[in-house]
Amino acid sequence: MSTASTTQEQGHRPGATAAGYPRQGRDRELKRALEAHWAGNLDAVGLLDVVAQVQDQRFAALGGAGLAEVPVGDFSLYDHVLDAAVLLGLLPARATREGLDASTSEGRLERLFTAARGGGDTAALEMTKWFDTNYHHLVPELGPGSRPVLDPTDLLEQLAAARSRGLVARPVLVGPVTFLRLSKPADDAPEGFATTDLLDTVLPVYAELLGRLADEGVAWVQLDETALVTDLDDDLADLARRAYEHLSGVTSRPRLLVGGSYDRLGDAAQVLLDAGVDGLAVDLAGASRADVEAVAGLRGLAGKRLLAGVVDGRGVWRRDLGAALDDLEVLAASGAQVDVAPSCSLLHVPHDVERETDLDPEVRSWLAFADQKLAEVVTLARGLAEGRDAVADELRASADLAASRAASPRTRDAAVRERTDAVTSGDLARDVPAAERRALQAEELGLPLLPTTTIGSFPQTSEIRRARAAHRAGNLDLAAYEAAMEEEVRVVVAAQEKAGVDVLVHGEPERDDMVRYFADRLEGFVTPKHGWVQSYGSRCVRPPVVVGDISRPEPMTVRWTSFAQSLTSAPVKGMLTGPVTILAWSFPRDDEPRGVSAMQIGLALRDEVADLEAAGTRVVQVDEPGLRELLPLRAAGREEYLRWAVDSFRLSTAGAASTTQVHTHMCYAEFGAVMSAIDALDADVISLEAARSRMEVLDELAAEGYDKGVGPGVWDIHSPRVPGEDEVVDHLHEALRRLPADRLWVNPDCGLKTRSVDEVTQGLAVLVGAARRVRDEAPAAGA
Ligand SMILES: CN1c2c(nc(N)[nH]c2=O)NC[C@@H]1CNc1ccc(C(=O)N[C@@H](CCC(=O)N[C@@H](CCC(=O)N[C@@H](CCC(=O)O)C(=O)O)C(=O)O)C(=O)O)cc1
Ligand SMILES: N[C@@H](CCS)C(=O)O
Ligand SMILES: [Zn+2]
Repeated sequence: MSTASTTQEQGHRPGATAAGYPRQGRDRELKRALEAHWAGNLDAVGLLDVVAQVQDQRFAALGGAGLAEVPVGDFSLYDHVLDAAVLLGLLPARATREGLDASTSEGRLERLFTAARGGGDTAALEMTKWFDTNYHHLVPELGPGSRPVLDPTDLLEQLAAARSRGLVARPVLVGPVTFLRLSKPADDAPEGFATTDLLDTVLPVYAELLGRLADEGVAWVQLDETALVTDLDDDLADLARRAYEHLSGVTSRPRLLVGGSYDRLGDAAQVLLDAGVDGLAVDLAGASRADVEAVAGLRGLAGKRLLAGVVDGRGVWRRDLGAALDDLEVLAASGAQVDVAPSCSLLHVPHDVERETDLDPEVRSWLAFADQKLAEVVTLARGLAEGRDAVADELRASADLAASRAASPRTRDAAVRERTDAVTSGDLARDVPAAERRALQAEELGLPLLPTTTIGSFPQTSEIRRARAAHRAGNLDLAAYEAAMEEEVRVVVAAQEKAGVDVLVHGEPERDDMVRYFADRLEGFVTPKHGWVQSYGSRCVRPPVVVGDISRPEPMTVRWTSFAQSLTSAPVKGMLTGPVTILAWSFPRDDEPRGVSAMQIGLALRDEVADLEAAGTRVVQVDEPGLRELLPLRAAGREEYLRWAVDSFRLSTAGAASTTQVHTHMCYAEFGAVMSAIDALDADVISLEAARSRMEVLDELAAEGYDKGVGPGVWDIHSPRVPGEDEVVDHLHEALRRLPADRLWVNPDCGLKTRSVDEVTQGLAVLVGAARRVRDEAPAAGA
């Protein structure tokens, strides 16, 4: 039976849609407007004007691509989890100052941004990673007394905006289970309270929302339950069952499409179907035929809607459309009403690869950003609805591109392969164990007890950014640009010497981004010029793309570290970004496992470490803030991931002489799940974010038997507030209760690039002053 006749019999014509689209505007108009608004240079009316323009752009792209249904509710001024808290009336009370009028758009904006960013004495909501992506969401705070109240104002506005353009709109919202799972107990919540205790409290509000949307004539609503894309335990399955039995039972409602992204739904899919949902949205990016058949074989799928995410929504490679159609036909044969979509919101990819005119045309032809992905799902839906002949040209072009990429010499470098194949376990181990290295390094470096250092970056001032922009635009030649950066290094070194810091850094002024800087200097990467994606709020990054095998044509950092070292007799740390983080913050290739690229980067960094040593560097830091981020959502893939993550780090650092002190640094993470891997990295010193968690991370390290140097952050650099010396001394005392003095380092939580010069001057003085005070009392404290 042909696919076309199957679909006709069911009376369903496959269509294309998406769960979300980039939000910042093609030229980051929203980012600029938000930042102008926060700086007091654009009023609420001006901001909302830009918002309307960005909405226009988005609907033009979504509708113009030929989607049968466009998402609404995915667009956000700051973050979609925060928006869900607004929708449910669950913002913390502190976000609403006395007298604020939440019925006006000015009042709503002020409340939203207070929750997101804090202000005055009001603390912002915490921010954390959105699953295993490089997007960060805000964390709602809930307690047993939380009383949700529906506030659909923003959603209904988006719905009206889409409809006014003649588009069929499907609200895409965070589902109740995921919302509660991603929230945290408010500070005053009693011990034992779990946010999921509120399921029965929030479900009536979701039900009310469904009723409201039904009144508006909305046909379908999509609830995103990505929290279910983990190992499904009984509690989680029970939450999903209760939630969707309740919502399916609502009498007046649109039809319910429920799904999750970034991996397979697994057993949760059956739970949802059994609970009575009308459709499933499944992420099939990189799915095997067995994965596809597992979906097709779900009990009760026939007749239900199946949004098949067969185009990778967070990667940047063109899909092999023929192979995708094979999968779609298997799914359609199940009797499900199949529609086609990217596997997740397109929030994670840039807008349009056609703008990348600086990229080699061959490489560009292999890439697909948001707009190209929309075209792919539209083609696939047509192919499924009308048969392959209807899209024969597209299928042929897609097959040709896949073949050209597979055969391209760009993707494979025999010399690199030979080197990685020759790596032995000996290459992954330092010459002598950590305890012996400690003694050798103490002698080499002659540092005081409780040495002070920073994490690497110093303020990226507007002068630095302007100089770089001028250089890129061709208005400042390389020599003048480098001279300006050297001047900055002089200032940074002088500031550290004046403060009395023990291990200095050069400040990283020459780096636009700690990953992109390296990708720009490594073979095997391309760095799209317009490839911005949202990281959090208004902040964006331009992830590099791994195109082929990776190698280092020449030293990448040595000139800067050597220059800084030439200015001082104190040791200057060489600063490198580690292989896992370079990969975590890049778009990986899809024709090789990530571990292959990681080992290649490991070798490139190993050469860099050797060159730094040859130039006289005695301390090298290899940052790995991305280590936790790539940990697979499901336990099954974790062991293999941690093996290559640890091996690639060790490959980059283990060639260092025993006298060379290797540091690593991590932040943004709950370290618990990767503690044993952190130990296995075998770095001599690790600096970790800890200031806000009262040094608890040291307990986790101790539990792992960690016996190397540790610098728990004693200065929360995410806040403009510089801690007082007493506060830092308290942190150090707290640390010394868990760690002997000869293993404790004194440093901030992370780099100083987002802080002002004044804050850094003050902070360094505090850091050094506190370290000196505790040093004087150290024999007692360390005992
Ligand atoms: C630490 N994090 C990082 C992640 N991923 C990375 N690849 N890099 C990271 O550092 N993931 C996890 C976290 C996420 N956190 C952040 C924190 C802060 C930002 C941020 O501030 N981003 C900046 C852009 C930074 C940048 O690339 N700067 C460029 C300038 C680019 C630019 O905007 N140029 C202007 C012209 C310049 C001018 O006139 O001023 C232009 O093109 O229009 C540089 O320094 O050269 C942001 O503004 O959003 C991101 C993630
Ligand atoms: N060396 C980097 C690490 C950030 S995680 C910095 O200091 O900015
Ligand atoms: Zn950091």
